[in-house]
Amino acid sequence: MDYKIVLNVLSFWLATCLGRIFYTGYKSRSRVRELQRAGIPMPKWSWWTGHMLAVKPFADRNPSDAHINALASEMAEEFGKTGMYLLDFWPLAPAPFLVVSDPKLAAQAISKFNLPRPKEFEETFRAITGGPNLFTMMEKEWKPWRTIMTPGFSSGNVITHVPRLVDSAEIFIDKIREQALKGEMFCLEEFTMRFTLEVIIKVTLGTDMDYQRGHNPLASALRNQVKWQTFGNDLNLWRRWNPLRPIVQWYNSRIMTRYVRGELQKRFDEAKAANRAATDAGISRVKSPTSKSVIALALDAYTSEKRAEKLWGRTAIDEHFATIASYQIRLFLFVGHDSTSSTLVYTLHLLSQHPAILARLRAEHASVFGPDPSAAAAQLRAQPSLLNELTYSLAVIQETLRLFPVASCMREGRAGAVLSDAAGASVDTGGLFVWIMHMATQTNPRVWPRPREFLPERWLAPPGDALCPPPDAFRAFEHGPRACIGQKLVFAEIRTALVLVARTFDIRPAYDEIDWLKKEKGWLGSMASKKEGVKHFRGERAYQIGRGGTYPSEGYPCRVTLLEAKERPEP
Ligand code: HEM
Repeated sequence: MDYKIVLNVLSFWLATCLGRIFYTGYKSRSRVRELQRAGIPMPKWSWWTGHMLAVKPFADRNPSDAHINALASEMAEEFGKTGMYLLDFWPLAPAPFLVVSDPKLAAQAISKFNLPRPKEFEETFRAITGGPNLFTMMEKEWKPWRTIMTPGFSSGNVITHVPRLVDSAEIFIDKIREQALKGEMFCLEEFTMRFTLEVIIKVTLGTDMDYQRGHNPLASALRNQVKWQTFGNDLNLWRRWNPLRPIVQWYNSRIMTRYVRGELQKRFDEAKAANRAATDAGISRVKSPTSKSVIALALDAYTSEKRAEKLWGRTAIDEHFATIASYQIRLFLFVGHDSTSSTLVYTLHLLSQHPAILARLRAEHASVFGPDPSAAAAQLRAQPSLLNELTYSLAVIQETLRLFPVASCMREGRAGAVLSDAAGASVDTGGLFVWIMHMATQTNPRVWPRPREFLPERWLAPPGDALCPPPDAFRAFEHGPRACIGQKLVFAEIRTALVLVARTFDIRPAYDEIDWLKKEKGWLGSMASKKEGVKHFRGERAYQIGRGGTYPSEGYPCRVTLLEAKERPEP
């Protein structure tokens, strides 16, 4: 009897689940059918497989490990002529994607309708951040936290960090010099990752963990966590549902929480001591003393909002603040290192491929810091605002981010939020994800002159000049209230690194060598030769890979030589 009841309950549960799956599938596919009938561009579509098979020809003629953004951008060239096209990957994705490659449509989604990020991001980011954070919070919860965190990333505060950035950049060039002296091929990405992670830990937590020179548990746990992460776009189902993931990620998360909470408590104690000293001296000062770390400034903002007297009476930091702040810090450590690392690698790569641009960049450095590159670090420490004089270097970084954007932007559509393209077609975004494809938008031939060329001078062209970037077309940091909070830091950090690196080394990619080695040695050889011919994306061997963020293929194998003094440009 009991057995029958259990069986009935189970059957009912199974039928309900299946019914739900079929219903959502039917709803999703009906919506695509409706849009197809309305003439919205899309690849060949089927009721049963959606667009899953339509991706295959693009996957076949591009590297198998190319980032999905690269494939979607290639498809945009063929299907997105009006600035948008549709992709349906149900059941791998819960709703169809409206892929956008036109700046005007992107501006409608972001600036006009301010569409929210998908709710699904909360789940995706939880293992890395621990809980709700600036990236995943919805408007009401997000606003006060963005206000609290903004001062730490302002231009004024970023410039105060420049001496610390120089310290880290000096270690970075020492590490590269060691490689240059060994004369061996090495992967640059490991070095840029360590550099940018050390920097973001300093800027966010106000502590130097010396990660470029040794092991650090917080940094290692974070990097391991990212390695194990699935970002919902894994076609490999074993990766997607790996049963070991929860255990590994739980362990890493514990380590990160312990470290971040410990640092938070230290900053609280410092601020409290400063407050006590100020009160004893009869000064009404509650702000933290000298530290300008993101978290110290956030504590300042929070305590002044919450009537500080109450908080300073406590021995431990306010639990609610500490919990959410630790999620925010973990987010900053994550998004603040790999994106900057990737951009630094691509900046150095593009310079290596364009000797005239490299020469002009070196000449700019020589004119601002004088002929001796080894003197630049001290000058920058003493006068951080010199960075602002490096306008050509900034243009080089912007142009790199145009060609190799590290992200794309996903938004949840809303009924009534209608995007209209230049050809007069309109799509109500309700029930769709709007996927603004940065690579496609930033190399859209209908918008950009000479779209695939590396031309930093376009960033110095005055309005009205044919080369001047069109409005809304550069979206590397996105626009609107949810735009990247860290962009000032990115520009300061990469310019600092360039000042120290560009006149010290010549860096050349070594993909030929690594491909040859793979072919010649071991079983990898047969795989490598099978893939021959699809090791380039848009003619580039250093194409972007990855599942969440974008990374240079193979970690960017390279060789570095030290520049002789006589080869350096005169100021
Ligand atoms: C080259 C480096 C970087 C690039 C290209 C980049 C790009 C972006 C983009 C495109 C977004 C918006 C995504 C969307 O709307 O869906 C974003 C958001 C964000 N970025 Fe960055 N980012 C970079 C570095 C950083 C750094 C160094 C930080 C510092 C911690 C940072 C923190 C954030 C945060 C917190 C958000 C969410 C903002 C909000 O919703 O309030 N990013 N970033």
